[in-house]
Amino acid sequence: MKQYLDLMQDIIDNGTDRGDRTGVGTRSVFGRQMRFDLSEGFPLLTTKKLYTRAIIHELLWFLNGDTNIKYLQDNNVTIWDEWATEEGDLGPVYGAQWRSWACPDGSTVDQIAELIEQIKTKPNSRRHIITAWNPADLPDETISPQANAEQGKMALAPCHCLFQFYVADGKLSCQLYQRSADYFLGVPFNIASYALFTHMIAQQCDLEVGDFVHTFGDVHLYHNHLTDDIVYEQLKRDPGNRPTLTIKRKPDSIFDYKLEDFEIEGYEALPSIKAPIAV
Ligand SMILES: Nc1nc(=O)c2c([nH]1)NC[C@@H]1CN(c3ccc(C(=O)N[C@@H](CCC(=O)O)C(=O)O)cc3)CN21
Ligand SMILES: O=c1ccn([C@H]2C[C@H](O)[C@@H](COP(=O)(O)O)O2)c(=O)[nH]1
Repeated sequence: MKQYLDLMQDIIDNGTDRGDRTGVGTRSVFGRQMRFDLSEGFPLLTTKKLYTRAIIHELLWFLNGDTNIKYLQDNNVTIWDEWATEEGDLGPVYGAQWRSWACPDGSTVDQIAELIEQIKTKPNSRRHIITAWNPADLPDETISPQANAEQGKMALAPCHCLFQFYVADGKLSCQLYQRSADYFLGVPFNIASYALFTHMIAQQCDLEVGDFVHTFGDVHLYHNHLTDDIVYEQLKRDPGNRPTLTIKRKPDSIFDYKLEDFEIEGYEALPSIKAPIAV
């Protein structure tokens, strides 16, 4: 994952210091891209240990169409706690947009089910797209995430907001457009999550995995991560070998995967690095 460290250095060297919604402040650059050939191993950061259980549960939770953190909390995953209401609601975030995008006539679109069907029946299509960016449901930035959720809006605007699949030579590739990226905390999760999702869809469609292309809008390092024991500690570390992902059975559909179906082997990571999250 040398690419990950190279972009981190790029942000430090070429970024602009600016304010942001959270009040923490960031150094950021605009418009960057990384590419991971998924046949060369699973792109899990080795220069700090990642909590893969949280990444897998979060993806399964999105795929269930769930937008309440109860499922995550029941599985000891706390990454969405800061944004939820007391009842655990986040409003119509990813799960709702992916599985039940609301249409003007009152019906809903299951973008994931349609995607799988289209990849299977029309692999050459240039329309294999999922979008979470639904302007009707975006939050009002002047009120809190919880107040937005209570009013039926998203607690947080989607960061990984649009992705597209491409089939060629029996291989499935995925490109994500991430409009806003917390490079130290969020991005390692986002890379692993989309790589995992690409493996699952490839399995369901009887394809091999191709590339994961990660395209960024505003990619930033929060100022409180630019310290000797966080970002600069990570930059001192040497990347190790990529682990491998095995999916132990083929579930009946994209909606039937369980945590136990995934095995990550050969993950030898350096110790985790704790960092504060900007809310
Ligand atoms: N500022 C910010 N960055 C994000 O990455 C982010 C948000 N907000 N809001 C919504 C979600 C929540 N995500 C998160 C939230 C927390 C961690 C985090 O704290 N990760 C730690 C430990 C995780 C754990 O052990 O529970 C890490 O070291 O990776 C990661 C992603 C990604 N998103
Ligand atoms: O999957 C995610 C979700 C969120 N983020 C980061 C990107 C930003 O630092 C914040 C969101 O703040 P906005 O003001 O809405 O851009 O969360 C991420 O990196 N990955």
